[in-house]
Amino acid sequence: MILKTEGISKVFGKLQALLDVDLEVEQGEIFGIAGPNGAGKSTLFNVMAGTFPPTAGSIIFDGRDITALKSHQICRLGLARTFQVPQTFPSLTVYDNIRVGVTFGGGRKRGIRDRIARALDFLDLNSVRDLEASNLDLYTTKLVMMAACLATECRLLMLDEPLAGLSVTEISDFLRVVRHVNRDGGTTVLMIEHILDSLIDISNRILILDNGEVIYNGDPEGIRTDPRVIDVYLGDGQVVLEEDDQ
Ligand SMILES: Nc1ncnc2c1ncn2[C@@H]1O[C@H](COP(=O)(O)OP(=O)(O)OP(=O)(O)O)[C@@H](O)[C@H]1O
Repeated sequence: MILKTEGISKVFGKLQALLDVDLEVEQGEIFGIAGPNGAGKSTLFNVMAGTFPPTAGSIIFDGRDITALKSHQICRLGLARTFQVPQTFPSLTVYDNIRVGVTFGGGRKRGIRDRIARALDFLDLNSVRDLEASNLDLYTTKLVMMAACLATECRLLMLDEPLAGLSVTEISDFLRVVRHVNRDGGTTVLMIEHILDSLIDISNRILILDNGEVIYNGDPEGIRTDPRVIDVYLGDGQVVLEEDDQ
């Protein structure tokens, strides 16, 4: 097991954003997280990545308790994340954006040129290496964000709604890249995603949050028929699985 949370709760003022969340991510798998808006998915990511500490509970990464560590310390241990809205410095090149992304907040500088070169190669981004980020489309911007994570040599990659805003073709291309990172790169992937068909397709296991609580944790296909999941997503007997048709 590479990541484990035990009894994670997070309170913002009077709002219980997470309540007693347990999850276990196995080395080498793709683990999906879904749930309606406001369910607590990003909060869970933020807690696991050290953006802020949980109110209660603990997080174990690779056998080590990281609950009280800061995000740059966690990143150095091998856990990297992307954000829902990809953010680049528009006037910097792809290469420099990745370099800034890797070193921001105290990331390891040693061997950085080689690590960036390997990440660009691995994601087939050499042709855009010297382009300014302002010239990139959303799909390529998302790949660049992923390359910045891979250049940290992370062993766990956390993707926060990576398919948002992509066309159907781009979604299938992006999923192919995620599989490549997972299978060929040996990187464990934890992925929040609203597009359930895609998440079912790519994940080994899926956890569903609702109102900060785990309502499902297990086999991806099982979410199609699980009464609590159906209730949360639709309430009339089946889970609607929509593809983005942009
Ligand atoms: N820093 C914060 N301060 C106060 N409340 C917050 C903070 N971050 C999140 N929340 C609240 O916690 C709840 C869970 O939010 P969160 O962003 O984790 O949900 P989510 O499942 O990621 O939703 P979405 O799918 O819309 O991104 C929401 O009610 C949100 O308003």
